Amino acid sequence: MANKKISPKKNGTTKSKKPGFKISRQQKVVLGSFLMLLGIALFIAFISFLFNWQADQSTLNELGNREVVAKNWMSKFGAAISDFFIYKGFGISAFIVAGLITVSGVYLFFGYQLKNLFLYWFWGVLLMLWWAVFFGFFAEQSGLLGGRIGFELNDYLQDYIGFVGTLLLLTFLLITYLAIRLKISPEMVGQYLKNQKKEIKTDFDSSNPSAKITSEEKDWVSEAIKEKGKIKEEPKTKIDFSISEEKKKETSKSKVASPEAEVQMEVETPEEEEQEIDTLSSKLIRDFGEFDPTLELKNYKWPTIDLLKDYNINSGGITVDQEELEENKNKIVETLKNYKIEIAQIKATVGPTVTLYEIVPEAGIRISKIKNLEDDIALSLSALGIRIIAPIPGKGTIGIEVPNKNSTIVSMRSVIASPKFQNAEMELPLALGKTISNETFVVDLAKMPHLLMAGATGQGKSVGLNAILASLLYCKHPAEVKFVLVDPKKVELTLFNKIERHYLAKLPNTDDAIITDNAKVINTLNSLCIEMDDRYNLLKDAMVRNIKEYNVKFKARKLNPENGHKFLPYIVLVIDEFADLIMTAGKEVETPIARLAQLARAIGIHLIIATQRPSVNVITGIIKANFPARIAFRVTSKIDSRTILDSSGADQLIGRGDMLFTQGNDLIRLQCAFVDTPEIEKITEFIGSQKAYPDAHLLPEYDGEESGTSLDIDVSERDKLFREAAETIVVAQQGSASLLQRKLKLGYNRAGRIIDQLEAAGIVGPFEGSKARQVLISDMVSLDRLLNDEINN
Ligand SMILES: Nc1ncnc2c1ncn2[C@@H]1O[C@H](COP(=O)(O)OP(=O)(O)OP(=O)(O)O)[C@@H](O)[C@H]1O
Repeated sequence: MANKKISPKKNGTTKSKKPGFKISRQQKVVLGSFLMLLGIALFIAFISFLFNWQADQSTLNELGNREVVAKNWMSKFGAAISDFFIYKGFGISAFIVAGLITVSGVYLFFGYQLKNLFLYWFWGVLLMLWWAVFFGFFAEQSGLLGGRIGFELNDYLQDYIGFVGTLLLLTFLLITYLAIRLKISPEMVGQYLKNQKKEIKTDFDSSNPSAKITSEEKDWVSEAIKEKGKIKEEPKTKIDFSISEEKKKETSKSKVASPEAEVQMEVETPEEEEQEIDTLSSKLIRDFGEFDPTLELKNYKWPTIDLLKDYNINSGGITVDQEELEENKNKIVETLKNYKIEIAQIKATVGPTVTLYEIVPEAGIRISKIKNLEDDIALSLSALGIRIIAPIPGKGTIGIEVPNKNSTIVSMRSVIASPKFQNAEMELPLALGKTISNETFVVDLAKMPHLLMAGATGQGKSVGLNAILASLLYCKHPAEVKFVLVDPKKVELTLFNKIERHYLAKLPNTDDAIITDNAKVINTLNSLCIEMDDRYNLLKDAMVRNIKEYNVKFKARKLNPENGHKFLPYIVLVIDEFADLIMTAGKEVETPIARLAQLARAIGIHLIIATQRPSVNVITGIIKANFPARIAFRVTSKIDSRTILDSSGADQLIGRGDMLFTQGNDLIRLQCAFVDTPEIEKITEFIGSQKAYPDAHLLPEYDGEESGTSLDIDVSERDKLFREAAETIVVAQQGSASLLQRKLKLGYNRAGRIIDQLEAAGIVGPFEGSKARQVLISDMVSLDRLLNDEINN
């Protein structure tokens, strides 16, 4: 059952592959063969019906009786279907139906263009009706020839246009068919009759040489005889229309012999070239079907829903405590009354963690007055996390959110299984959790297009990230999405290592796909920038505006892989602990992130950034401007809330997955879906145990500037601050990059580079893991000597 719920999602992924009704090549083969065989069965049944129809009449009433045997070669099925089509239908012209079904089968089976098939059906049905009426007209008595339809139609026509009218109508329809369908013109008929007449004559003449012939007829005679190679042609004044062999090459030639010069001239009138309506792409599609990016892992199985735990199995969903509701209501009404605010109406909506009390104040009450009472209401309800929304956007009411005494966990299972997620027609659907009215909340990451998450420690960020990743794992094939995971904490995302060869992307020549070292993040970000530029070039080449259109075009085989085109998976970059990254690498990460955030939306690279510390030096203006979609878990101060959401509110949340989501306009309070580590482990194990790609998805190579860790760094290439750095290190007797960063106000990368140069110069020792490097020069005098010696050399 649970599995079944998931399967529509797989279709959901194809749903986005619309437009239009399309059947695959394999389906065409199956349907085609079925129709061919059905056509043949009908032929057999119809032929046999012609001989056995009288004998089988009685069996028709007893189709259910197994004792009764039909004589038709296709037994009772044959007798019944033939009776339906021939006797009750169109008479013997019903054979056309069998023919049309067989032809349809052939078209589908061999993958011919279906356009012609529609013509066959159109003209076939018309012809069938014509024959039915024709037989109804001329052989009214025989039900077998015209069928009941033929008889009735003929009867009807005769009642309205009479005997002659029907005859004329039949003639007209026949002419129409011949002229339009068979393209027969009166000239062609005339010419044909003429030729026939002459042929007869020639035969007659050659068998009777004494017969008198006219000069014109002579020509035809000699022509005919010449063709038989019996006599040599006499030169004559004539125009010789000989149909040459080249006719086979679609070229008609005529030889003109001029009377005087007797030089033969060949006039060549090339026929219209056949139009190649079949483009290369449609040919490829006909032969191989649409490109299927999932083909390499075609047996890939999506994780099943039972890998996720149902947390509410005992409680059976949200439980409403009537007493609690009543109590809260009374307290709100009383508190407001104390401030002389009368309430006209109050309504409660119970959510998983919070209940929303919507109040309609009496006329004339100022909204700001209620807003200012936030703390007083919180005090009287003796509850944390009260939030007042005044007014609720789109409604003429004021909302007071009060946390429930017993909150309900929103399980990942319930949101994944919800129809909203299963039927979501989105590129990258994320099932974030449930709203205050207990509705599953699903958003499209592709539309966001980047997401910023912040919240104090322990408030549910990591769970939120896992929920996001799980949503994508539940709906996207490994060919469709790739993750780049940055996890400086080294523990949060390690579980995803198991799906490295399915879903992760990494730099070439690196061991781990999950990046835990901040220095490597810079390379990865720059590599993503290269990927972005490459993708833009591909899009430009394909003349499309975004990745969706590009992939549609690629699947339709309109882009040649030999020109570098390939199916482009979405890339989702997830950075946990962004604050840590900014602190250590500064501008060097901010610039590529800002670049990606500004430009990457169209080419399918989406960023999800999570941070504990939402201070302004972490979430800088440039980053904020490019991340309109934000999630705030509980933060400790109003200022932090403002930094993330540009408004307060996040400080009043109650934690444990209680969050506010904004996409630029309204704030939506959600309870984040809860997915525990063992569940993630099960999902990744389920995926990881299946057949995978040979390697993780490889990002373009990026030659980072700090890749020069080799020790033979040229003296002339030393950093400008090299000497100053050396002095700082020697004075402090501490060989660490972070010291240089602090003292000389450098970025992580530059400080690292200088340390490498210091190592090359023999000032500090080699890298020793987490410990600071050893300083090999003990004082400034020795340092001066060393550096001066270098210059003199
Ligand atoms: N959506 C949720 N529903 C219920 N409980 C939750 C939810 N999210 C988090 N919790 C609870 O809060 C705890 C801490 O969550 P989580 O590890 O995600 O915090 P965090 O913000 O990532 O903390 P840190 O920044 O220190 O890593 C979880 O172990 C869990 O018990």
